[in-house]
Amino acid sequence: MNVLKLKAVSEENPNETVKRETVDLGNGSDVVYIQRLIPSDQSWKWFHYLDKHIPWTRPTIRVFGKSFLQPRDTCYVATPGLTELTYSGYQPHAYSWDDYPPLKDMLDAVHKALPGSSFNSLLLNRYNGGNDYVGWHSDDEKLYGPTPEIASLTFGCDRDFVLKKKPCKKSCDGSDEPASKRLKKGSHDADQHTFRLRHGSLLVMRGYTQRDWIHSVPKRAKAEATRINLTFRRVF
Ligand SMILES: O=C(O)CCC(=O)C(=O)O
Ligand SMILES: [Fe+2]
Repeated sequence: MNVLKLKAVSEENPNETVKRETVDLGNGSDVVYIQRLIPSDQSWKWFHYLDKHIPWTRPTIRVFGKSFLQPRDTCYVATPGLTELTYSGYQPHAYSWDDYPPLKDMLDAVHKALPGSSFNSLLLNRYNGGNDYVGWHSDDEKLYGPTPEIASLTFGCDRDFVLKKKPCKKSCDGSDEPASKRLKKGSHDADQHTFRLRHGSLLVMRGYTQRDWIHSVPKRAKAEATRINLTFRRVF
């Protein structure tokens, strides 16, 4: 697949770096957002490849003891021999990177943007319009360790990605004020952040983001087009 485009940009403008924003969420959690990591034409090529070739499924999952059809399509890819992933009572089949070679080019592009990273698993999600969504959750499964770096690459329709601070039993800021008292004061703006995830963008959650925050991609009546999202993770 064509990753030459990425190279060409940096060769033409060796001093030009891709713009990245870091949002410090406090207490050792932060998020990095790179709005234009993958050029648009390359992103569309990858979008169409993924849409057509990935063996998408829509599994039944269990949430709070009830069975639901997951409100989006999914697929899982992992290096052989890793601990298996289970979420919401569902254990996806782990496909191999070799089954879908362009995934390795996407992985390379993400590794290049995040020096020192080494992802070995990938969860893919496809949202077929604004009724598809992912509800509030954190990716805090044990197999990712206490401070996972999770890199989220988006193709297709723009959607909002919302991060919200978990209510904590004891104050998260170290004071002894109980959560119930603090919640009565209303939540602060700093407790919620929305990122408009664009075609070709990369969002990275780091540090204690999974321990202290939840995230979602809410339903959006106006989002009609398909969105494909890839979250790269390292299983320890
Ligand atoms: O689609 C997204 O942007 C997020 C997906 C997600 O949170 C997940 O797969 O755990
Ligand atoms: Fe997630």
